[in-house]
Amino acid sequence: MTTSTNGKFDRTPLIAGNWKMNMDHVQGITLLQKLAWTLSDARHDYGRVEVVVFPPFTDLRSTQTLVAGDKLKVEYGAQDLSPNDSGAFTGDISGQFLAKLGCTYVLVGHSERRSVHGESDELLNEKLKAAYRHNLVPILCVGEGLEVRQAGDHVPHTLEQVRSDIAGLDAEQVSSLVIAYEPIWAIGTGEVAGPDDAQEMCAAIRAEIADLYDDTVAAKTRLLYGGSVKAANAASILGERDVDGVLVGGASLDVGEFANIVRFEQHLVTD
Ligand SMILES: O=C[C@H](O)COP(=O)(O)O
Repeated sequence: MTTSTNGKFDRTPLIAGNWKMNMDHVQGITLLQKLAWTLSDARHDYGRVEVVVFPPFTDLRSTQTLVAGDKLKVEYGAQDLSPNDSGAFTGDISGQFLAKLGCTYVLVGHSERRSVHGESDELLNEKLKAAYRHNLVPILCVGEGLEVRQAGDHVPHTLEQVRSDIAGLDAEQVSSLVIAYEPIWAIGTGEVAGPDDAQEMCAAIRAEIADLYDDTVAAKTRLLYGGSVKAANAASILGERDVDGVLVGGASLDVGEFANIVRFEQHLVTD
């Protein structure tokens, strides 16, 4: 599929909604149904802009039933997975189970997993490998905190995360990988990194992948921005050359707002 965003790349824009620990399965189904209706009314072309939601684990079976029953084109994924496939890992969720629930994607290394749950780059590397074992497409989240940003070390810091997390993945895996740059200081704070900041980091990540693999791989890996994305700022961020999508938290819980982010092309300024 060819992106229509800037006509330069063969990467389909991806708009992802991370519900975090919000929406029980009844609320989640209502939200998803309304989103699908809203996008259907707007004649949204899912081949042109891909739409994915990340409900809590407990919503996934209901999500699967709704998506299959109503033949929805919205995709869904999980917010985390275990590095292990089965066994005595109380509370963990196997990628095998997520695949069985029809998940396409899985988030790996969200900053809230890294900070609240202390997940290390070594663990995240194992989680990425687990995702690929079960044909799940990982969305790897990376990004710096405020102190690192203020010290001007955001680029080397984030590239080090990328290098550590993807170590040992092959070119085919990295070609399908999605990486979300989410500066921690912009998550849920209303502080959005500017389009230039998003472009700077996405360009640096793409260059790093080209160095580690090659230009062909780097041209395929999709790079997202996340952090206080709203309908009002999505188009300018998504207009940047190396930004292929957005990972949306709070605004994904508001159907109208999220649908307007999905329909960002309506707000793009064309030359
Ligand atoms: O996963 C989403 C990010 O954490 C961004 O969240 P936010 O849009 O509420 O800032």
